[in-house]
Amino acid sequence: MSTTAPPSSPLHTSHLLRRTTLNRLFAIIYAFGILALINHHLLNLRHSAVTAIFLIADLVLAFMWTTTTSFRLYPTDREVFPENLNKVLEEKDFPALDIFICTADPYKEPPMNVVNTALSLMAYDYPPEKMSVYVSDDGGSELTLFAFFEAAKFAKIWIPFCRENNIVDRCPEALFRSNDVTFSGSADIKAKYEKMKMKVESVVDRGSISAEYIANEEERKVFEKWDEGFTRHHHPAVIQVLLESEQDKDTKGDPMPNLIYVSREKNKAHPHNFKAGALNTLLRVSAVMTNAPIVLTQDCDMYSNDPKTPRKMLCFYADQSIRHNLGYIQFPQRFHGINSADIYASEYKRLYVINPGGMDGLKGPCYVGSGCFFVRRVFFGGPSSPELPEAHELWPDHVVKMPIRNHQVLDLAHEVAGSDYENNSTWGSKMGFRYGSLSEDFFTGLHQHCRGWKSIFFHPRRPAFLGDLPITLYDALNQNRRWCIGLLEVVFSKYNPITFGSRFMGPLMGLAYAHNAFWPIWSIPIFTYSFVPQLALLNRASVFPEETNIWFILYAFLFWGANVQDCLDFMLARGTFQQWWNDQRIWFIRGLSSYLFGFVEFSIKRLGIASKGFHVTSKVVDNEQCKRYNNGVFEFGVPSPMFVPLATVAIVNLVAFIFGIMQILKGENMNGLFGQMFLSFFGVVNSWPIYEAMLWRTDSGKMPRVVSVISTLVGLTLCMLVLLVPNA
Ligand SMILES: O=c1ccn([C@@H]2O[C@H](COP(=O)(O)OP(=O)(O)O[C@H]3O[C@H](CO)[C@@H](O)[C@H](O)[C@H]3O)[C@@H](O)[C@H]2O)c(=O)[nH]1
Ligand SMILES: [Mn+2]
Repeated sequence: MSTTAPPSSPLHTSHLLRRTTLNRLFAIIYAFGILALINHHLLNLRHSAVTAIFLIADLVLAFMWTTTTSFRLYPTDREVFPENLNKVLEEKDFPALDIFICTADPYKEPPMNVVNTALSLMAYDYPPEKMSVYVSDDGGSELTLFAFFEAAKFAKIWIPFCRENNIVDRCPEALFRSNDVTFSGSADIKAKYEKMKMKVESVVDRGSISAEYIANEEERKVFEKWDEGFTRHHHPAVIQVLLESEQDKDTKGDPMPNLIYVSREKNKAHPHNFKAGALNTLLRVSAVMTNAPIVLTQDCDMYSNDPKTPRKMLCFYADQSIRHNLGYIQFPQRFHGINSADIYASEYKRLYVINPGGMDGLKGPCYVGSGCFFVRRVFFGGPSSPELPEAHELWPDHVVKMPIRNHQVLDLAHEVAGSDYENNSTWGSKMGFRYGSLSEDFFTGLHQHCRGWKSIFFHPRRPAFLGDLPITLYDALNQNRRWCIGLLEVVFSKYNPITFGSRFMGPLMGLAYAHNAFWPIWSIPIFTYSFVPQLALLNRASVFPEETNIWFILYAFLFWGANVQDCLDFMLARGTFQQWWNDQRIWFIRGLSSYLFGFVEFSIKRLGIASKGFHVTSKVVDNEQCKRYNNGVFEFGVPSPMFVPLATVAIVNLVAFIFGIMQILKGENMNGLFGQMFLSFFGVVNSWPIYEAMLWRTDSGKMPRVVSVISTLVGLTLCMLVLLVPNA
């Protein structure tokens, strides 16, 4: 490989965003505001107990504000110039690429979707003989394997079809959905696709593969492994080479990428460590078979939306001047099928787009689990302190000389996919993806940064990948809750981003990681500001300074300053005002539900009481739910305890607001209560979908009666208590 590109034809450039200076100035001013407020609270602490509550809530807000500031001091944007690649690298010298796709459950993650993801990646605009796609099936399902036997055959016509017609949507489902199928031979290929889809779906529906669908002896032999004793939690390793580049050609005679199905051995006696365990198995199996220097990790629902992505990635990888400590290149997770208002803020614009851009100006973004190209070496110690695995075949610089179907290779691959292979090893602690957190992605990236690696964030205009998203509030909150548990596991580990992280990555990176890790503590200010001012209003007790007081202006500045800046950040990242509005609402909703419940579940887990583990998000959609989602209607439906605080807050805010209005109508003196009136009003507007769901909706996505009853009782009791007890 040759050296750095000449400056006249760079491979990539980066620059700080124009708002950087303003951000920094504003940060200084705002910091003084916060200090003044905290000081004010401390001075008033003697006079009232309520002040203590607000002091705690505001300290949390101040801490979280400090962490967000770390994203605002060096916000960076990048550009790449793949057209200049040929000046430094010939195609024949492109590095090999191992692509990992994880799936875990054929019923929550339909095999046809996994196949679509695989096809879109196999059809990358990249030398096929340099690509290997490994599918990890933690569901241990013959249905998924069956789907991949079919996919391997279909790929032989799909890849040349995409290449010849220069198709950009290389995920079949996405291409056919877009109705943009006027290419030569598209009707024929669509028919073949539909045929395969029907076949696979009928097999999945039946739950078994009938003999007539088994094409040959080889297939029959593999499926025999699914005997009586085979369950998803207890079974031998199944590794099946579906396509081998050196042997299999597409219909035009060009080589195919390698395609390998891997279901690691499962045994109840050994922990399998969920997705991180699956990825570590793939790291080893791929090392034995192809050992590419670059590894792309991909969730099964995240298909490729741009065949040029690996070339864009190469623009960074091929730059020798940044190579020595470049650990990974992260593309943002983007999603398809979001409703225009993005009611659940499923886009996670801050998490996936804005904040990583801010970290990119520091040591680089967090790893977010999918759409990330790793340099294989990053899994084996720091840039200058390598950690060598037990077998030399697993070393990142080991060159594989044997074909992947070779017996010796396959035997070793089965061995490294064994359930007890990791016993007494440093896999999951020093090597590979990290264990010990349900947010294995966050933990892994943190660990790599602490070891001295850097990462790069690249956010192309056309999304590199598009994924599915939860379309019910329950699913969305559950996903968020699982993340919270995982994040708290990091906070309470040795790798706390503040105490440990800042030492090894610098204070700003420490704060940036802390921003995510400490998500669950948002609950404290959110609960405080959703209940306390409103209940105090019912008691006619003023908790904020009077409107004519200078301190009131400080409050107003802190409130509006934070919200306006947040909204601007959001809209400058190509969001709309309405999406921002929904985003701030979901922030409240998470604070009242998933953040809190995540914390509770984490604590229970810590006490040694069983926990659910990694609860895979369902990617199957119900038609009615889908319709409501597309119309922007909130989906409650399940009687989840997570909805109780939400509905309770809705009730309390409504009561407080009505009470306030009545006071005004009666001509009572409302001095000093204006702020509280405003917050109740804000609460009511935010709770609108909840009132709808509780009061007049009749569809099956409405608030379950039991939740409505409990919340109304709790809410009204709280209100009565403060109303009845004077100056409570
Ligand atoms: O035991 C398991 C559990 C999950 N998975 C796979 O992990 C991926 C993510 O699971 P999903 O249920 O879709 O979780 P999400 O919350 O949507 O995923 C986000 O959060 C995860 C961490 O909690 C990250 O791993 C993901 O990359 C990130 O997209 C999927 O491909 C699963 O098949 C496994 O392979 N084995
Ligand atoms: Mn997912």
